[in-house]
Amino acid sequence: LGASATPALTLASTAAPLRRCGSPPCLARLRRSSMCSSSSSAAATTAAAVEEARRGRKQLGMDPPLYDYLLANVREHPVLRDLREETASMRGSQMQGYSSLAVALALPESGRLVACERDERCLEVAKRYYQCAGVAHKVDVKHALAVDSLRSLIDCGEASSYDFAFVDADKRMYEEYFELLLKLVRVGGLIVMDNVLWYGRVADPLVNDAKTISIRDFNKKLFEDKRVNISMVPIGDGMTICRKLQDTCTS
Ligand SMILES: C[S@@+](CC[C@H](N)C(=O)[O-])C[C@H]1O[C@@H](n2cnc3c(N)ncnc32)[C@H](O)[C@@H]1O
Repeated sequence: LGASATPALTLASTAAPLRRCGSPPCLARLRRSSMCSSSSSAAATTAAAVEEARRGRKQLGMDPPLYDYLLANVREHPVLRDLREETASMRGSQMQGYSSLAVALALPESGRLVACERDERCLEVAKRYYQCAGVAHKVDVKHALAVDSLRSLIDCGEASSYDFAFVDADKRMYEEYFELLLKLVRVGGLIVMDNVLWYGRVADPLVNDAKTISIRDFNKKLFEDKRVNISMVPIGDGMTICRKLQDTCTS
């Protein structure tokens, strides 16, 4: 949903266990008229652009009727909807988007989210929407290469202090992200890796570019990794959910 307008890698921690906020206070303030969209971008969100983005849903394995059904049957926060509609006309909007805002909205007030992104333009949009949704105080934005941000969190003594991580960044770095995240996430916490089926390329022996090989190798190693339980969600481009089973900092 939406464009790559929110960060690539998100790490969430909560003082209490992760739970859904009953009724975000911003809901009452928000109107359908899109307070967050700049006037020029609001104008750019034409029906044609939305239709274009809808056609892009095929990359997620969804034809337009199924995508419409999905939109009609999910409870989508109005700010998430605004973000999706604003970014529908942007380059890259066929990618599933807006993940860090969705996590920030789901966190309780005591929760904290670390959002890692290298692209300033994506961050500009993301930060505007964190503000609009009233969740900016929960989000610690790291504008850098994700691997450097993760290493610095470990160096700052934050090992085993996160409940959840979602990875949707450079595919060639998946193994490295995963090892760093295993240190940062507590035992019982979740690490979710996106795009693990890579549009089917992982299963095509004729495709051997660097990204495909990296994801293939990552999937193979994960299959044998006893430090986590794994479940593959084969929807769209595939997503693997890993639950950390043991402390990795001492082993
Ligand atoms: C597929 S998009 C992420 C979309 C995101 N999950 C969302 O919901 O909006 C990939 C993003 O990863 C960022 N990215 C790629 N490699 C990165 C890296 N090494 N460090 C930080 N960000 C990176 C890109 O700038 C891009 O915004």
